[in-house]
Amino acid sequence: MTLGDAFRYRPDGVLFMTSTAYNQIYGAKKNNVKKSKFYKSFQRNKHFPNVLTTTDEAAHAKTRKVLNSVFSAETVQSAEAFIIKHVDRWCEIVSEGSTEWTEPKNVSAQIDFMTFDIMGDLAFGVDFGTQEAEENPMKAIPETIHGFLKRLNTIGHSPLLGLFVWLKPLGLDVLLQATAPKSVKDYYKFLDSSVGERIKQEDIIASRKDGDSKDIRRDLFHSLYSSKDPETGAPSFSHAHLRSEASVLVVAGADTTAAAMSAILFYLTRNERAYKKVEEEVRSTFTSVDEIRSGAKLSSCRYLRACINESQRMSPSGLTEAPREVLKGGLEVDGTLLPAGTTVGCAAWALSHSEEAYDDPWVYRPERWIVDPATGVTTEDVARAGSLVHPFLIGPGNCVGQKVAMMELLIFVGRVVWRMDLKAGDGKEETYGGGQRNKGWGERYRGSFKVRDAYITLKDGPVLRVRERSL
Ligand code: HEM
Repeated sequence: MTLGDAFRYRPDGVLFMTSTAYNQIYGAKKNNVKKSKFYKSFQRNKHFPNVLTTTDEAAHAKTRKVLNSVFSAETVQSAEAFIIKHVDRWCEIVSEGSTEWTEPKNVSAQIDFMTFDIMGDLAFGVDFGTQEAEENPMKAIPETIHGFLKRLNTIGHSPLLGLFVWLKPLGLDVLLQATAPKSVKDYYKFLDSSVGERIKQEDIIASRKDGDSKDIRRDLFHSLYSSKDPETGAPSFSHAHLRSEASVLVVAGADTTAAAMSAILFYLTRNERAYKKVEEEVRSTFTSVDEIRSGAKLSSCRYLRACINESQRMSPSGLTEAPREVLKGGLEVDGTLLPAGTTVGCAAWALSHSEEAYDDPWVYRPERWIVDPATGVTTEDVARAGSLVHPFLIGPGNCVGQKVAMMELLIFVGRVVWRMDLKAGDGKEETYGGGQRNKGWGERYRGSFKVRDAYITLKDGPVLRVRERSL
């Protein structure tokens, strides 16, 4: 360990490196913390609150309750058809429909397009169509979101954060909106018109006297629109709030999942033994690609799940320290009482590379997630490994979309491995996206997929050669 179990990362903030601290900060419902003002920097303006950016605990709890019910088993299941549509399209585009090996290609941007298109379908009922080759202004959006969040993340970690957040409602928001790059303005315009259109359709269907609603898309947007306050029976969200919640789902759901998918493909194509095992598991479990959908068979693929866990351990897609602010009365973390106002958090990447918990943290070894007398991995080993890896966070602010995310990851890896053969590009391309010897600590290991924190997770690669499987 380089910096010890607790590290002061800003004058008023401490990061912790233990599983007890993790539970004390995020775990309990009443843990005397709230989201820090870092989150406020992401809010478009005061008229667009949403579950991710609000720092008001009561407002968060209220919205979160609604979102928990929006992400019901039924809604999650309704996401499947959209996920399959975009994953299959990704396979066709990347393999070029050929059983010959393609030239090496960096699949990173195409993965970004796919997850963005999935979220467009789920959150707005619109296929953004960014996977397709044609010119499309929406194609600039994933990159625009990355640039935008990179800037906000820097402000969020700077001494100017307090001033920035204070100035936002006093005119800074208006200025930021007016001086935003054209692509950001286009994106907002697009969001506003898509949501407006969708609200209109929902309003028409809701006002039908015969109650006929069979032509409605039963997706996340529909669930958000239809949710009602249990006490008053009124809609849970105003139109502005609806727009804000739908758009945060796109930001929260697209890049995280894309980073996870890129990481898995990197690790599988650089670790032949793991790749052969997962390929054997998927190809022997299913008799056709159409069977690869959520359900008992996919859940039975435990090596596939272990591959996902292991790549989330090595290259987490939730890299943020998820800063929380200690409330009046203080918070005891690992035996130290922290005063009100202290910013606290846990750094995901450092936790999952702990040499105390993982003897070989730089080695991609999915077996560490499976209890098996043959490999000597015990229940205690798996529990210890899991105690420091929480890709979706824990507690009241954890990821509300995690079931959708896991469905996306399982279907994506399952279908890709079933339909295609993959290998790393040759020479320099073999390690593209990985660490480099001449870099600093933590970035040197070539077998590790490099991820960067910009609140969302940034990545580049991997470079792959692919071909359609010959059946
Ligand atoms: C592999 C994919 C994903 C990972 C690793 C992930 C991880 C996370 C993490 C770590 C948080 C907490 C962030 C914080 O407090 O700062 C979070 C929150 C959130 N996630 Fe995800 N996420 C993923 C996919 C998704 C998807 C697909 C959706 C939507 C369909 C989604 C929606 C959200 C929302 C709305 C929140 C805010 C929850 C709250 O504040 O109560 N995420 N996610």
